Amino acid sequence: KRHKFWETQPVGQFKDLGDTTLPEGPIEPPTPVSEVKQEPYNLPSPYEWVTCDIDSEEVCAEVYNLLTNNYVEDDENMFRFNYSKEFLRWALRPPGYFKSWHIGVRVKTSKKLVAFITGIPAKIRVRDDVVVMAEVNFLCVHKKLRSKRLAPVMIKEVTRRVHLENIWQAAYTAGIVLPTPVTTCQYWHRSLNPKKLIDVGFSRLGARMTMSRTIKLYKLPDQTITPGFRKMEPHDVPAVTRLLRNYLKQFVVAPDFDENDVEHWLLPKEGVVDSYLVESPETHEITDFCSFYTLPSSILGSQNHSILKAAYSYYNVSTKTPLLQLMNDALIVAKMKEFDVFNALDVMENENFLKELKFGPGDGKLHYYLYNYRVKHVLRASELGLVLL
Ligand SMILES: COc1cccc(CC(=N)NC(=O)c2cccnc2OC2CCNCC2)c1
Repeated sequence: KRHKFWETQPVGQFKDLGDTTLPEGPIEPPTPVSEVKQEPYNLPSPYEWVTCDIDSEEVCAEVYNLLTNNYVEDDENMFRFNYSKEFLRWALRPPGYFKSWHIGVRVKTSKKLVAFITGIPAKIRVRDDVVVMAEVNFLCVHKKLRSKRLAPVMIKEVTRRVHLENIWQAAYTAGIVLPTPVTTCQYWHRSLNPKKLIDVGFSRLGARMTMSRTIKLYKLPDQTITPGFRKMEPHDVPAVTRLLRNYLKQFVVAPDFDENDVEHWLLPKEGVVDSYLVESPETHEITDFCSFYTLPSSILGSQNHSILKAAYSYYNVSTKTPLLQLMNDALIVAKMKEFDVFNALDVMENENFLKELKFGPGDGKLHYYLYNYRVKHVLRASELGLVLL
C-alpha cells in the first residue's frame, strides 16, 4: 500500500488536493508539551536509540562513515553524497540547535551506528506567517537494514523530540514524491571540468561534439569580472543580512534570517561554504551577494577518480550587478577553486541564468515538503526562497 505511513501524518493528503475550502496554515493544533509522549518510540529489539554528539570526533566520524557508505545516491547509483565532517558540524549546529535532535540508532550488542536522522530549528516564513520549524535532514538507514520499516519510526522519533521543544512544523526535501509536495524543483548542472565529468559518466559528450570543442564551450575567465567583487567578511554580516532579508521578501516560502543566522550560514568556511559580495567601489555599499556550499560525491564506479567535487548554489541576491554577471563570477570562482561541477535548483530567480550560463538539466527532481502546515496551492519553484543542505 503506497504511503501507508504518510497517510497517518498531518501533511497535505493527495485526496485533499482539490479541496480549496481547507485553510492555509497548521493542520493540527499544538498540544501541551506535558502531553507529548515522554519516552522514545519502540525500536525492533536488536536496536537502541542514541543521541549523537557530533562535537565528539569519534561520533562525528561514525556519522560521516554511515552517510558516506549508505546515504543518497543518484538515480543510476553512480554517485553518492559525501558530506564532510566539517560540513556536518556546520549543518547541524546553527544558532539554537538541540543536541537531542541528532538521533542515531545503534545495534545493542556491537554498538554499530546503523541509522541516523536530524533536525535543526529554523525560522521559516510562509507568506506573512513566520513559524519556527524543524528542518529535518540526513535520514539514513544502513543498506543492510532497508525495508525493515525503520524510517517511519525514525521520523516519528524526531517528530516527538521536536514536539518536546514545543515546535509543531517541519520542512524537508526528498527525491521521491510523498504526500504532498509544496513545490517540485528541477536541478541543473554547469560543467566546470567537462573532461572529468565525461570520464566518470556524469556527463556525455554532446552529439557532433569533440572533447576539445566541449572543453572550449565550458571555458571560463581565470579572474572574476565585477568591480568590487570580494569574499564576505565578518564585518559584512549586518549589510548582508539587510540585503538578504529584503530580497527574500518576494518569495512565498523563505527563511527569516537574522544576523546570527547570517553569521552562521553565510560567513565563508573553508571546504564548507563560500560567499562573495559586490561592494561598490564608489559608495562602498553592498549591492549584491552570491554563495555556494561544498558537497562532494563519491564516484561509485570509476578507476580514475573517486570524488566528484561539486558546488551547490545557495543564496544569491542581485540589486545592481546583473544576476547573469554575478552568477558568472560565482562560476569563475568555483572553477578557480577546482570544483568539477556547479549545481543549482530552479528556485528563486535561478531560471533567469541557468540556460544562459550553460547549465544543463539534471535527470531528477527535488520535492519540498512542509509537515503540519498546509499551503493552499502547490507553488512554482520560482516562488520558493528556501535552500536546504
Ligand atoms: C552527483 O552526485 C549525486 C549524489 C546523490 C544524488 C544526486 C542527485 C540528487 N538527488 N541531487 C540533488 O538532490 C540536488 C541537486 C541539485 C541541488 N541540490 C540537490 O540536493 C541538495 C538539497 C537536498 N539535500 C541533498 C543536497 C547526485
